[in-house]
Amino acid sequence: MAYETLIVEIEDYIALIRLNRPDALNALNSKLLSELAVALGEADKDDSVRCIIITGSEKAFAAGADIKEMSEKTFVDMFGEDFFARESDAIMRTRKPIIAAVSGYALGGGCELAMACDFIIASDTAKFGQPEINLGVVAGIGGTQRLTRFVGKSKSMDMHLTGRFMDAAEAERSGLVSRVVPAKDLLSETKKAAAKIAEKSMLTSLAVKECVNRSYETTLREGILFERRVFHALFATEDQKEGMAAFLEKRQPQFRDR
Ligand SMILES: CC(C)=CC(=O)SCCNC(=O)CCNC(=O)[C@H](O)C(C)(C)COP(=O)(O)OP(=O)(O)OC[C@H]1O[C@@H](n2cnc3c(N)ncnc32)[C@H](O)[C@@H]1OP(=O)(O)O
Repeated sequence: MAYETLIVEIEDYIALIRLNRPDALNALNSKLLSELAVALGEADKDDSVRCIIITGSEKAFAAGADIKEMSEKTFVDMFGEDFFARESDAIMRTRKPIIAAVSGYALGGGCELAMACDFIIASDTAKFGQPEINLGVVAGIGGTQRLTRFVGKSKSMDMHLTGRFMDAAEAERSGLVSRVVPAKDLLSETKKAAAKIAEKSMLTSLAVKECVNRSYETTLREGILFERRVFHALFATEDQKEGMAAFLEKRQPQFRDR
């Protein structure tokens, strides 16, 4: 499909989805978010894709939801359309691993989009924030919930109540991002991480995602039981036999997603 607000490239089993609204610092409007939902759905179905990267420009991953689009909306519009619900659910429905490669601003909906990915690799120029309070609203794509789980209540309250930005070093210290790399290396380092994931059994990658995500949804006891059952189930796969045989035979595994 041809997109107006995204550039999508598929190469070496990696789908690179670049947000592309340069005039508005990649502000997330309905068009971009619905195109992103379609692109993620396509990548999830495509057998030539084993990992997905979402990125923006050097200056902005995304500077938030599109304020121009939202400014005239009423409660009836927002509630009636269930604004952003379908689109943000599409990210959560994506089963393949998604990495957010963040350079520059990741604010409001931009920060929320990055947090909805499986992990974040940030450039040393990245700035994260939930400044919706300055606009008289709260985060609407999961920010109050996800940021709190990532960085804890105190820092999350600070970010949401003051609207201040967090730089890359603070984001890494706080557990919001998994690693920080120099801006010029952001894409190459993220592609290396994606290539590592692409080498693994897709079945096991999907299982890892389900297990880790379950830790957000349930009690520790239930989560551990869920993980154990998934662990047991993977012994029904050819990839478990191959992975363990390859280790014992001192060779690289050849996974077949079976
Ligand atoms: C998910 C929910 C429910 C809510 C949200 O996400 S609300 C939005 C939260 N984000 C923000 O409040 C950030 C808004 N943007 C800024 O504060 C600044 O743009 C900046 C600090 C990120 C960058 O400032 P800078 O001076 O470098 O650039 P600008 O001239 O301000 O921006 C360039 C260009 O982009 C347009 N822009 C930026 N952000 C948005 C946005 N969120 N929505 C719509 N448009 C945006 C900005 O208006 C300007 O365009 P014009 O030159 O046409 O005015």
